[in-house]
Amino acid sequence: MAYQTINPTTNELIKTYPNHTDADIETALDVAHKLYKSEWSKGPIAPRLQVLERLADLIDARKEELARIATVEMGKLISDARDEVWIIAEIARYYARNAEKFLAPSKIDSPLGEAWVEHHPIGVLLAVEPWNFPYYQLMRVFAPALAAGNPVVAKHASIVPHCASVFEELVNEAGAPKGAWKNLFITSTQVANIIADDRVQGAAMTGSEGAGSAIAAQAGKYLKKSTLEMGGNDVFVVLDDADLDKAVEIGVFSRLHISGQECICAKRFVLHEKIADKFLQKFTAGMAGVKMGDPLDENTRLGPMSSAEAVKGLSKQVERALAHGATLHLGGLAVEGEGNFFEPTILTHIKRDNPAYFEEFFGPVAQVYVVKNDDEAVELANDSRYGLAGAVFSQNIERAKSLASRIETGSVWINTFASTSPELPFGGVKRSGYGRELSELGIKEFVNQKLVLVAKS
Ligand SMILES: NC(=O)C1=CN([C@@H]2O[C@H](COP(=O)(O)OP(=O)(O)OC[C@H]3O[C@@H](n4cnc5c(N)ncnc54)[C@H](OP(=O)(O)O)[C@@H]3O)[C@@H](O)[C@H]2O)C=CC1
Ligand SMILES: CCCCCC(=O)O
Repeated sequence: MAYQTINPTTNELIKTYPNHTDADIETALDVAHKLYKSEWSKGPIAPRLQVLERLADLIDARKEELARIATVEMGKLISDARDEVWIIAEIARYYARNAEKFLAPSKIDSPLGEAWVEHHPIGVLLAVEPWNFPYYQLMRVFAPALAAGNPVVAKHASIVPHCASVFEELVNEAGAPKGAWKNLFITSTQVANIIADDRVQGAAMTGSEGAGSAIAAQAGKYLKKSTLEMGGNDVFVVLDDADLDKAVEIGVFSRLHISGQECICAKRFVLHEKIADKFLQKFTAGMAGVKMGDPLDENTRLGPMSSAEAVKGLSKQVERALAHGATLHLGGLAVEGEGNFFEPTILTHIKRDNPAYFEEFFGPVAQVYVVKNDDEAVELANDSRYGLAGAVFSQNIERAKSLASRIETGSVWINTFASTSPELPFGGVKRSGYGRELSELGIKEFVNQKLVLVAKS
């Protein structure tokens, strides 16, 4: 797999990056493992947290440059790219200011004696990350790992090598020692070999089910801890007492965020029958009215998809859905000409025997379903092999909370779109993966939570 920067707005090949060799990998693992064995990893946390503070400041200082690199490399709106640069600095600061508290020994009342749990690093981790949030996906692994003392070797997606390179540059400039974070332009086979290496103790992966399954299988074979964040087919439930205009505005934003290439964006719109027609009318107007174009233009609201392959895959998915009886309510086609653009699309009347019913559309394609009541909404939400996130709109908060508790996902957001913040755990269930990133939960995924007990004398 070649590591290349291809501008998805123009399809221009900007740069090809050389792959790393097996010898490069050996060096990276040797340096990282020696760092893990050093005082840096096992000693006081303060020096590691100072690196995170400096990293956040460096990111702030280069915000516009970093945002532009992401937009040119994977096509997200420049405003979304700025948001991403902002949040990775916030993640770094969050762990810089909270990790010591999270990792402090926690006492346990025991009749056997004085007991407590200590939190120790476990060793070198592997991160395998996707292109849709090219900095955020890296920082979500790096910040807690650095705070805990776990060095990381990282394989980023092959279409965002510039983002991968500049992230490593920032980490080094922030004063992280060699081995704390090493980006590797490598193949899937080399990833498998790294997981098998005795110096590697865990793997964090975000991406597709296929890749996640391969990585989890290899990690399982070698008894390494892993966390997976994979696809989602999140519901956007609009109940009959929802604020419709608010739900429409947020629904259009969520479905089209990152050109629909976000695992937690709204994908299955589940509408109470009493408001379905009215919502669909407004939603259709909203989707049809967005300005599609150059993601560097501040007025653009829908940019290109990440690659020509992604557009081809989405086109085939829509064709298959229609061939199995879905109704094309809006859009449905790739935009002819330069760049990887796909029309805002709405599919309705998707029956359960249509493959689309169970599929995630990783692009600007909304599926619309109509239900009679709350129970049907929950039943449809849970009739999925995924379980990442979801949203519920109702002006009766107790009613919305009841649905939220019954929906089988890693998170449910009431009267807003699913998103992320450093203090909130991120992850899912079923085929959306396992484990949590961010928050106090995230930093404890790859630490040895060690019990120490002093027997009563
Ligand atoms: N949860 C999330 O945030 C995301 C989920 N996805 C899901 O993935 C689907 C496809 O997106 P895509 O980018 O192709 O996702 P992939 O899973 O193919 O890519 C994610 C990362 O995994 C790597 N990878 C792929 N296959 C393997 C393998 N067998 N062993 C080791 N590493 C591997 C990729 O490398 P390389 O780039 O070199 O192939 C990339 O670094 C989307 O439709 C969506 O469902 C995608 C992006 C984000
Ligand atoms: C908002 C951040 C989301 C990152 C993972 C995803 O695509 O859902």
